[in-house]
Amino acid sequence: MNVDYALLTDLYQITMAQGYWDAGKTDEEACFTMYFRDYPFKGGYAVACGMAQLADMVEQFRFTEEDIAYLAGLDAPGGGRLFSGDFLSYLADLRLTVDIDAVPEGTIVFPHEPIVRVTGPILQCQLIETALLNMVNFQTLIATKAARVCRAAKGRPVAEFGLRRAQGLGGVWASRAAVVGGCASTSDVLAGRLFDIPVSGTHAHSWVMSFDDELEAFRAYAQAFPNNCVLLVDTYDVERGIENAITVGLEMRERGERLAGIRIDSGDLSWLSKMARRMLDAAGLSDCGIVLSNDLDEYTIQSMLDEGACVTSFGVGTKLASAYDQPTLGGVYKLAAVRSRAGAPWEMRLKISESAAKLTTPGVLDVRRYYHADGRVAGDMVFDVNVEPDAREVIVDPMDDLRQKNLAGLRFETLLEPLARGGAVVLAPRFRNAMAARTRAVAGLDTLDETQLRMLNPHTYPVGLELGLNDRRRALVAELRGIV
Ligand SMILES: Nc1ncnc2c1ncn2[C@@H]1O[C@H](COP(=O)(O)OP(=O)(O)OP(=O)(O)O)[C@@H](O)[C@H]1O
Ligand SMILES: O=P(O)(O)OC[C@H]1O[C@H](OP(=O)(O)OP(=O)(O)O)[C@H](O)[C@@H]1O
Ligand SMILES: O=C(O)c1cccnc1
Repeated sequence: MNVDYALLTDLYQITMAQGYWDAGKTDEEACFTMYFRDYPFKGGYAVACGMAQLADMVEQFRFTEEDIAYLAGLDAPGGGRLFSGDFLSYLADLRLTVDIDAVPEGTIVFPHEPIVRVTGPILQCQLIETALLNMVNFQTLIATKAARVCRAAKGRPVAEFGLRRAQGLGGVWASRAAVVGGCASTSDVLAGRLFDIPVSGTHAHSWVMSFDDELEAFRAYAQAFPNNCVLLVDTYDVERGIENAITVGLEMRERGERLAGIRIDSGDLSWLSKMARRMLDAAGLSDCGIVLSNDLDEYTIQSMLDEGACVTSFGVGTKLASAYDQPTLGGVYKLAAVRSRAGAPWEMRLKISESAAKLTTPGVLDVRRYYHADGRVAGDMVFDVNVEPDAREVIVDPMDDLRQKNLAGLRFETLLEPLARGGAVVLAPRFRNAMAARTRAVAGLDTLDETQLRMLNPHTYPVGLELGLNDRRRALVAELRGIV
């Protein structure tokens, strides 16, 4: 999707950019880390998403003539223009040269570990901060919600139906993220075309209401879509609706066609689904599926399946596309190291906070994910790519030094993959493809323990700092606090 990414930012990023430029800091380099601090939805994991759009941004980022004219017209509150002509000429010619490393979409991620790392001229790192956070925060949140919903559905396909209730055009990216998180399809046609993801759908109550009677409406729909016929049975009375659907299903069978399913969208869905199953089976339509929808989320789906609901698939809209019970992931983008120019040694940077959770981690960071012999994840080590990790392979909880875990001898993989080098996207196609990301998410969830996957009070997954990194961070805190 084409977007004016250069202006998709907060004004202060551009004013800081002019400040860096005026101060002669244009070529000074920085390393920023993006991470989040708390598990979304009080769950035990998150599904990373948003990196494909990040790659789009890197490819499309430039200040157009119109952008420059707009910026040139902005007044400073104290009088005069906000931006200088020289700086705007610099912006007009600016092309990104940053390096970006990120976990592939669909990777299972946890609080306090880098998901994206941006390295390069500080001015550029700053200019892309807002859009990067916007993409990764939102899409990771929706992919995570989708994973929770799909997990509750226990393998039954979930179709994403949320565009109408999503937060504006963000809904298009929400549809993609929902598929990355595990949905089988979306009703969102634009997302289907843009992202090459499956689309699916049934029909609305208006279809039935537009005819004089329900049976006539069902017959007309079956006529129009003999190969894609799911009938919505709850416009007037569910039991009568099922009877009418059965009539049409039997007529379709006579013609060598098949009624694919019925959809129930109101009332006590599990009770009605059991009634529907009995009626369909008794009529010999045991191959007719049952789709349930209406304000569903992971909790209602789990409860209905616990009750023995007879359901083939779910349609989930509002609560998925709007991440109903948590409006944002809260991911941050923090300066972690600086150097005077490319190739010079990095100096660590850290933001002090009274709260341990808000103390940042300095360095050029990556993550090692360690696995038990049976394939289950054991713990994640945040380390500095420029310093050999301590051979003991112990991780230290960034919030509590006393909590440590020894990962020595376990197999590990490194999580961040190159996304851009020198401003050019180098992300392999398999890392930009939504369906490949979906496969990665499903496989990643399989490596988690039941205790991390459950909805109520899941275990906290061990994410810790490499021993040397922890020591350097402590020393820097002491130095900044004037203790040494
Ligand atoms: N068996 C069930 N267990 C738990 N929740 C359910 C069950 N069946 C339905 N629900 C939920 O209960 C709510 C019922 O919605 P509501 O009270 O608006 O009734 P409705 O029949 O859907 O009305 P409308 O026809 O206006 O859509 C929905 O949020 C639905 O997801
Ligand atoms: O409930 P959701 O999870 O958001 O799923 C999407 C909903 O959108 C449609 O109806 P809509 O709500 O537009 O109208 P209706 O329920 O009055 O038919 C559909 O019938 C679902 O109920
Ligand atoms: O195709 C459907 O059944 C559908 C699509 C969007 C919203 N509600 C239902």
